Amino acid sequence: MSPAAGGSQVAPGCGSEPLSLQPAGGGSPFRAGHRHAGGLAPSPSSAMKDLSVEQQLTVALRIRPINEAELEENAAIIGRAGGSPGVTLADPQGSVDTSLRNAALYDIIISIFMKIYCEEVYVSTTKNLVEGVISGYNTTIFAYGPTGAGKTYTVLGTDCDPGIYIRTLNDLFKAIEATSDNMDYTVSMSYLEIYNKVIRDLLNPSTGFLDLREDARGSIQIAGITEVSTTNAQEITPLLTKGNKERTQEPTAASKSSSRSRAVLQVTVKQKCRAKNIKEAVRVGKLFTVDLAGFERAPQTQN
Ligand SMILES: Nc1ncnc2c1ncn2[C@@H]1O[C@H](COP(=O)(O)OP(=O)(O)OP(=O)(O)O)[C@@H](O)[C@H]1O
Repeated sequence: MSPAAGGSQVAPGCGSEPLSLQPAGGGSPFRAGHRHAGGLAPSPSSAMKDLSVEQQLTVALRIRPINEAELEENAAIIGRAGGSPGVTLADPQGSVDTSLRNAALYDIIISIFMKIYCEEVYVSTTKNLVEGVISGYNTTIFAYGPTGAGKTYTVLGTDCDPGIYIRTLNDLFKAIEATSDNMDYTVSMSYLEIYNKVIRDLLNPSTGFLDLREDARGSIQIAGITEVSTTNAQEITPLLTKGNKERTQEPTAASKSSSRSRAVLQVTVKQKCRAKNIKEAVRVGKLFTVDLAGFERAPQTQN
């Protein structure tokens, strides 16, 4: 079976016939969800009104193209499109063996076999969450899948085709600009990794391991984490690329440069209405994007 790619939440998979983008009401992996951050109740935006209880968690599957090494090993793509939308994993030899078949359902399937740009992944899974964040909702997007599936590729992207991190920040700043006549915003971000139960600051790794502390209001804070205030996504790009290189990597039998940590980008948006007669608290929305460590069977990675 060839591995596949990660996203919001993007999960592993593979297939043998082109699957088109299929929104639907299904079941499992690329997860994205909203939760109100507490405090002042946000006024539901049009995006949020559409967010029914069932849609609070969306699972999408992104399948990356087969790579050269896999081709050399005569790896076969065994995932096939099937139903609702779903993916069926078939016997690569084509023989009928029902014990090798396994079907999974997803909310969205992002295909595959042809080049699919991160933009398409972003638009179909994450773009509609941005409005909620500036209305005071918390949102989490996480990428999971086996090593080499394309989790980091999906969140970080490339210079020519930025991933979810940068595209989300771009849209966040556009949405802020559109309402900045009435509102004051501050946006800050931190980027950390969790590896072997310890936290490291990817924007300033020299600070060593960071502690979790509870503040006076009972919220859990990471003591000493770097918080960068920002006004545009462009200045963040080099920080994320540099921070990503600081991640703990370990060669495994499955990948020479496997990320063994979870990387978490946290973007905090504080919003305050300028109108003098409105006695409002500050609204705070947080966006977490999590690039999980590769999960795979231990015999495959041999570590
Ligand atoms: N959709 C894609 N199109 C083209 N290349 C891809 C795609 N997804 C991943 N790749 C390539 O596959 C390789 C592995 O991708 P990536 O590092 O993102 O995997 P990963 O799931 O984060 O792995 P790990 O868990 O080991 O860190 C990289 O060389 C990446 O450029």
